[in-house]
Amino acid sequence: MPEGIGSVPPEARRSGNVTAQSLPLAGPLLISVRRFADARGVFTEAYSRRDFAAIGIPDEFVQDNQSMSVATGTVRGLHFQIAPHAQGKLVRVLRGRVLDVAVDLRAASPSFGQHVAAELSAANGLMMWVPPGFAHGFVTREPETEVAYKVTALYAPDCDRSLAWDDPSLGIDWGLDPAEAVLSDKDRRAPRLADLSPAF
Ligand SMILES: Cc1cn([C@H]2C[C@H](O)[C@@H](COP(=O)(O)OP(=O)(O)O[C@H]3O[C@@H](C)C(=O)[C@@H](O)[C@H]3O)O2)c(=O)[nH]c1=O
Repeated sequence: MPEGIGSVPPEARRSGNVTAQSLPLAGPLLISVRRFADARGVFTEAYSRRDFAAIGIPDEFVQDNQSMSVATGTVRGLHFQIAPHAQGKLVRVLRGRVLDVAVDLRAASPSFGQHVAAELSAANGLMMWVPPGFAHGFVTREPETEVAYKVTALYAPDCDRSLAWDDPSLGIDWGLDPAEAVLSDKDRRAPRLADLSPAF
């Protein structure tokens, strides 16, 4: 079930095989897609432009990313790209389990600095829509977890930014002893929210 803060009641939107549930912040969505099971296994439409547009994700996706993290407790994030290459991300898990987190960095947003989080797994099949203007990250809860996500803008290293995953001002409960987090050098050095360049 979704975890998060705030008190906006969840509401569901449906189109075809897709159901989207709002989260406690305006913008991100938790999405499930119908699974067709038979004797051979399972089939799903992982993405359909028609149905995703109908539930509120009109963006065009231009790149598909995939990562595999060996260890449980691997934290990737928090990451975002600034304008003109801000990215929306449609995130799902192909193998294993993560806690997926989106932090609102939209300058004019009443929920600036707040976050939502939800467990995505290969077993539950849930996806998280992380709109442009949000920082995104996840912690793996199983070894060899594979995450796949479609993005709405190409990778632009000059516009790529990180935010400290463990910034206390964000108040994110990663369910992890920080000393045991597996991190990239980039993420270990990431600035806190208060130290981000105001130009982002
Ligand atoms: C994100 C990205 C990285 N790379 C390269 C740069 C680097 O050498 C290597 C690993 O990059 P990173 O360390 O940034 O990978 P990673 O920490 O997995 O970064 C990702 O984290 C998650 C949470 C996100 O939301 C993504 O948008 C992305 O930022 O891959 C690309 O070539 N294209 C890309 O789109």
